[in-house]
Amino acid sequence: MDQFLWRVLPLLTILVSFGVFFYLQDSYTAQLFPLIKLPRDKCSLLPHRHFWISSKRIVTPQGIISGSVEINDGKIISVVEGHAIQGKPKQEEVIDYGDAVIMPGLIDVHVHLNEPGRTEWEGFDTGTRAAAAGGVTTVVDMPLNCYPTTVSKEKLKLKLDAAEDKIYVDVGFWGGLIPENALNTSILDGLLSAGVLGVKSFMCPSGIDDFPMATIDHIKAGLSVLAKYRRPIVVHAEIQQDFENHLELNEDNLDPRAYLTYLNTRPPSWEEAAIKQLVSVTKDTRKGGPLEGAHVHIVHLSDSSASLDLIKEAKSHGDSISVETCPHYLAFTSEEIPNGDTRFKCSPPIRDAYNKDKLWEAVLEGHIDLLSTDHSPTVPELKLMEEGDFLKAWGGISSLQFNLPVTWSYGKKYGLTLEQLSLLWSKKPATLAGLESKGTIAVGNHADIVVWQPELEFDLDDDYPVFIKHSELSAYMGRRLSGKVLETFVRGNLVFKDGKHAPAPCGVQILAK
Ligand SMILES: NC(=O)NC(NC(N)=O)C(=O)[O-]
Ligand SMILES: [Zn+2]
Ligand SMILES: [Zn+2]
Repeated sequence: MDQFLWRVLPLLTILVSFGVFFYLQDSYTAQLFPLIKLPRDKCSLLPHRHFWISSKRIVTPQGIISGSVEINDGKIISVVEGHAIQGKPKQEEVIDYGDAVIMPGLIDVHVHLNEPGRTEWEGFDTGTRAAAAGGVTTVVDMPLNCYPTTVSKEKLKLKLDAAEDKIYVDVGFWGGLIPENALNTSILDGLLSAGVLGVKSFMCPSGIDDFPMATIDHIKAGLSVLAKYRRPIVVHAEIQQDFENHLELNEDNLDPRAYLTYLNTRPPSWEEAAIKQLVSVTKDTRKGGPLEGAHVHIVHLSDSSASLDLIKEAKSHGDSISVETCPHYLAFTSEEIPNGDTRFKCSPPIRDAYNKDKLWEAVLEGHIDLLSTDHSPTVPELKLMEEGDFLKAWGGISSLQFNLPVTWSYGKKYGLTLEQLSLLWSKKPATLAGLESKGTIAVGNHADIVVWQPELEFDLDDDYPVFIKHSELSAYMGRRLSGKVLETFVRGNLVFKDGKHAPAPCGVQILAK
């Protein structure tokens, strides 16, 4: 008997200490999140479903107010100006943010999450954590550079399966319009019926083998299907032109480490040529036209001259057309991109300072409808950071987490206001993607909210928590920015606070009906 006891005693000790450990753990987490045992409450860093947030600066469609927003079960149920708070909250149910800004969460309609197939470039987990940390409450995923690309309902299903239980913010999906499905309406119909929010096309090579470029005839064919669904096509508008017109061959522009060499390979005339073709079909989207109900959205406009003029003219005739640009075209200029720094390579390319000033003018005057990141990361090996070869490196900029501070830091010098910021990053993107319950702080809408401090400056250095996959590839690293995201709510769940995410990923997949 004695011998038996000596044998089981160590085992018993181990079992008991495990028990004590888990008991302590549980009571510790229970203190932080009293309701953590219910799965729903792992979604939020806050224990309440019904609560109030107040601040001196709440950005609403009616202007900036000092007051409070009441949130219940994921929705905004009242917005009240002044000190009085509707209802009878307990003290701990009211969060007073002082003069930090309460704004609608950002909606980023141009994000390459690359899963399945190229998760090592970026994936649902890392990408949506970065979004949450940046105050982005909804992203719309691009149909490439994942593998396979999202070009049929079967391939969309693979996407949805891959995203399951991994997303920290809400995610919608663009399908891909490629020659194969443009010419086979039933594939396109299947993809749209399965819930993509619209489709995306490239008018030049995309760099991805299973995402071939589309001609204007493919796009036209796609538009007649899209008109039925009243969903948009979003287009990478560049058409390859004859080089000889643009390249003056001399030693300077042949150096592949010089940014100018790359810039010269993709002149504004590429954008202009594509947009010229697009506006020749958007005239049919006017009221009463054969394509009424369809909409053309031009992604990541870089050329603020002739290309923009074409879009403005089409709009003035009532064409259903819109355009976005990205923070990197508004923050950087070709003159300042260092030799060999391929973090700045993207297409269309970042152009000169004059072009940037004109882009800002168009943004502030409302000719550019909205902003998006075009977050398109890859692995460091393909960015060829050591060789610094701009011609061979992967084109795409990683910056999803920094949309808000970057737009604000560079925009305030041009007079950008908080209301404009929220139109460009929330209201207009929601309209494009057909997200009716998102994009503004208004009664009945989803409580998708970012709380941030525009005046707070920070250094984007190695100490700063960055959640995009290969943070060293972000062109913004090393900069000092203004506008720190403090907290992010997705449908009333506090998904990010002080560098920490909610315990569980509770974003939902958004499918069009
Ligand atoms: N295959 C890509 O992700 N391309 C992207 N690349 C950029 N913008 O450089 C894009 O959106 O065109
Ligand atoms: Zn593109
Ligand atoms: Zn893109």
